[in-house]
Amino acid sequence: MNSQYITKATIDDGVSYQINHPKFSARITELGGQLISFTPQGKADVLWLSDSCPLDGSKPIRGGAPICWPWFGPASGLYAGEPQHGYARSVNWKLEHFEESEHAVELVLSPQLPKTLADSLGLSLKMRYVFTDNVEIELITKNTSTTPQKLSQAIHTYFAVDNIDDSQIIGLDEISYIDKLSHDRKTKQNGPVIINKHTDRIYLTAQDKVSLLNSNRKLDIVGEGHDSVVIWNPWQQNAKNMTDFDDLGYKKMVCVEMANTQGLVLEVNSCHSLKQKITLVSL
Ligand SMILES: O=P(O)(O)OC[C@H]1O[C@@H](O)[C@H](O)[C@@H](O)[C@@H]1O
Repeated sequence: MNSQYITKATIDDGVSYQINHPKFSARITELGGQLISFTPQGKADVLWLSDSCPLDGSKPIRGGAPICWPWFGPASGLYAGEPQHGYARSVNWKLEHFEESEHAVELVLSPQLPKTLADSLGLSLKMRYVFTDNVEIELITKNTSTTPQKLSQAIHTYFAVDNIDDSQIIGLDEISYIDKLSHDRKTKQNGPVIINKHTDRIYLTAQDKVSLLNSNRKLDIVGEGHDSVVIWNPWQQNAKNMTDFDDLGYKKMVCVEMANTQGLVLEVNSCHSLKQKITLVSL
């Protein structure tokens, strides 16, 4: 392709866009249009990727920033029985457009959903990545049908940490969350979020910024257009039970997801933008 920084290549049996830029390097897979690596120049990768997960398209990629769309969690209603977290992470995405300069690289991709499926959903989706020494991921959904459409979604980012025992998430103090592991009981957060067991929580907030601190770095995670922040770590036994999750991977990651889980409705012809911006702030 005619780019100074982007190359398209087959790596590990899957097609990826590799971006090598003076300010960062990044990799986006065709499967899921998924960012699986983002490394600001001279720093360690901000994202976690399971070594046990194939990248050949046989299953969604476990790591990086998968997209849950047009629903988050198990499918229900008309779509009962369809894949958990929707279709976006299981189809190939097409690179529609890119722009690049010595300061930044921007890419726009769209999922290649079968036409009958896209028509029945009544929604279209585009993703925009803007990279500099930070990365902004934007999901833009449009209602292409003639009736209002309900939607849920998440940017399901797996963040790398040196050691989960030394990590904490700040910015969610006093916020109510649904504990999915406790019959959806509503609880209020008290202080920073510490992960020391299986954790699966939906914080009911449009709070714009949370930070992930671990031994040697701080990441600011800024959202826009969300109504929830989801925190997930499968912990030891569940990691073992998942064939695509490294047994000890739970010590090296935590998912912090900007999401809409509370019944977002898109009016006819209108668009919704969900963003997650990730900035590495070294301590
Ligand atoms: O295994 P999956 O489908 O990628 O989902 C992983 C997790 O994703 C989280 O966002 C959900 O809250 C969890 O309930 C779920 O287990």
